[in-house]
Amino acid sequence: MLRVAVPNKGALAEKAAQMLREAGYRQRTDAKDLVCRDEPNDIEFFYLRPKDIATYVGSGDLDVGITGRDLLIDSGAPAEEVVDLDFGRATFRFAARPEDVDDVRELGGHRIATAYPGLVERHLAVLGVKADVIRLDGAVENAIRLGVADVVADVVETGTTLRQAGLVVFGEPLLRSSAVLVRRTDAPAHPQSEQLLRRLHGVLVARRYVMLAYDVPAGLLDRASSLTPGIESPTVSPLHREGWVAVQAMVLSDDVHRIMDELYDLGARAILVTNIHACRL
Ligand SMILES: Nc1ncnc2c1ncn2[C@@H]1O[C@H](COP(=O)(O)OP(=O)(O)OP(=O)(O)O)[C@@H](O)[C@H]1O
Ligand SMILES: O=P(O)(O)OC[C@H]1O[C@H](OP(=O)(O)OP(=O)(O)O)[C@H](O)[C@@H]1O
Ligand SMILES: [Mg+2]
Repeated sequence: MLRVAVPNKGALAEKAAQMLREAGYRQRTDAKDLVCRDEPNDIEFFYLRPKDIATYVGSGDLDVGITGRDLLIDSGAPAEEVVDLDFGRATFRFAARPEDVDDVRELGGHRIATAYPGLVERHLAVLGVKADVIRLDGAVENAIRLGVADVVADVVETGTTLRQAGLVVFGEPLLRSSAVLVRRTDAPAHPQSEQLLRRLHGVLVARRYVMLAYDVPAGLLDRASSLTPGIESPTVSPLHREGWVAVQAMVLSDDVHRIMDELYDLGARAILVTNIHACRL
């Protein structure tokens, strides 16, 4: 039975569970449950603090897990990213009162408060900066107000928390993070883990693509196909109406309106878009 770590609360929890549900797995119905077995799929989910997930996976106690890229790097655990799950996007940044510090070259000798000391210390080593890293559990923005630190290094999504604390980011982001599936480095192949990966990939594709169908005069098929090449190639079927064909192809949902306009201008008609519920490519 595959053992999978899932965030039990916080920014990643609900979206991780939703993605697993879309991939056809059973998920807990009570937020207080810490384990959920899905017998038909031979898989068991353990709900854990996102910060601990890379540690459980790195030690081999759990086979795979969903956590943030920033938390994976912070842990230093022997685990690796398998796939970017395309949610929980955030940057990890330095911030301070602009009159105190506004450049990474000024970091040396300052006190940096963070809940991600592993990530920050590794980054400072790369920059060749010696600073005092102060380990806190959360609400690190308050450390400056309370005189405990001069700089914070923290997750920034909308920037609202920093703005409300009168802090301003500086330098390039240390990292661009998002939710990722992780497994132990050099983990042996496991059939259920390959299945999980294929299903999650199917969800990612189903979320990014739509199915486009249209009718077009056969003489315009080559030009229409170049607008909708699909993944392998578009499906083309004869129409009862002489000289016309029906075409079906997957297109990126971000592009679909531009493509529909171009197909219409070319002479295609009955252009229909449908959502993809699930897929295996
Ligand atoms: N707006 C956000 N705030 C915090 N974390 C976010 C946000 N958006 C995405 N994330 C990601 O979520 C993960 C952190 O999750 P979470 O906030 O649940 O953990 P935590 O801060 O360690 O836990 P807690 O705040 O409950 O003590 C990180 O990977 C982070 O990059
Ligand atoms: O840029 P924003 O959209 O404001 O989001 C980022 C903030 O949210 C997180 O805090 P969280 O709510 O997880 O509390 P914590 O500091 O206790 O972890 C993070 O640590 C930042 O403080
Ligand atoms: Mg948090």
